[in-house]
Amino acid sequence: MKTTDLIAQIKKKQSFLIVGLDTDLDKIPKHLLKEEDPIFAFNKAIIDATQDLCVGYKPNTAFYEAYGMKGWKALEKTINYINEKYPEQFTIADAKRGDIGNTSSRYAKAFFEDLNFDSVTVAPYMGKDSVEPFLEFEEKHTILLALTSNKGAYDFQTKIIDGQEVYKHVLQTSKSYKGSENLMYVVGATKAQFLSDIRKIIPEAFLLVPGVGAQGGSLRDVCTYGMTENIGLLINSSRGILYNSSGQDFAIAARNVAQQLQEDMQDILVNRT
Ligand SMILES: O=c1ccn([C@@H]2O[C@H](COP(=O)(O)O)[C@@H](O)[C@H]2O)c(=O)[nH]1
Repeated sequence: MKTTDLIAQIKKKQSFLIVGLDTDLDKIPKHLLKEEDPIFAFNKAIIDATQDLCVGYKPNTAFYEAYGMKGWKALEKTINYINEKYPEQFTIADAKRGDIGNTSSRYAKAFFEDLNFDSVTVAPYMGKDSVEPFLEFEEKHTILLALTSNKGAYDFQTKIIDGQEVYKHVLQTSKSYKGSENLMYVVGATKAQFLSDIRKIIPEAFLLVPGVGAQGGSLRDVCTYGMTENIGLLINSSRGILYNSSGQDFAIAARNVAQQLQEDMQDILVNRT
């Protein structure tokens, strides 16, 4: 997907919400467990109930890999369903990959060509040759972990090396990578206070922002410090949307939370200066 199409969708829907499809068989309504593919049945209902309120979906591959072949099949059915029925949706494989170049090129092929995701999350730790194979794909986006939402982010990401925090090195150095126009970055909603500094280094790039909902990050703080002229933010919520009812009304309950987030986003967009 072209970034211009993503921006157009955000403006049309007045939403920059990404629904996280972290589908856990221990958490989905029990009546779905008798379906042939409970994970896909749950995802399909959530997608149909929220697609007009969000601009994308982010399955975290861990929730599929945990169930082996069945899980991988459910992931494939989910991405195919979105691409066929709602092709305007921006899709993110939250897989946090990255390896020596030869191996990264296989990861890129798996997510961009075989599964046909629009984007994949990548860990920057192994450097340039581990990231550039992902950046070769046209109209595909590589979402580099910059400053993550968890407490462990302070173990390494904020440590100062050569006078600058490690996450700033990630932002600065990655701008010189071949194909860097295809980069986006992960910044956790719980790290909103860092966003002004982040925008000094990457004023325009889109940020994937997880951590609103179950992790307690503030949508308004993220928007105050991280929003750009073209919005530049994709706010993800997974558990906060998915698991609000264990009854037959689970998809309606998910829609209600997604709708509240969309209305908050619309309010922010309408009132921004
Ligand atoms: O810094 C990061 C990077 C990725 N994630 C992922 O996003 C979702 C968040 O789920 P919630 O249920 O809304 O907390 C999940 O897939 C994480 O693995 C993140 O939280 N922080």
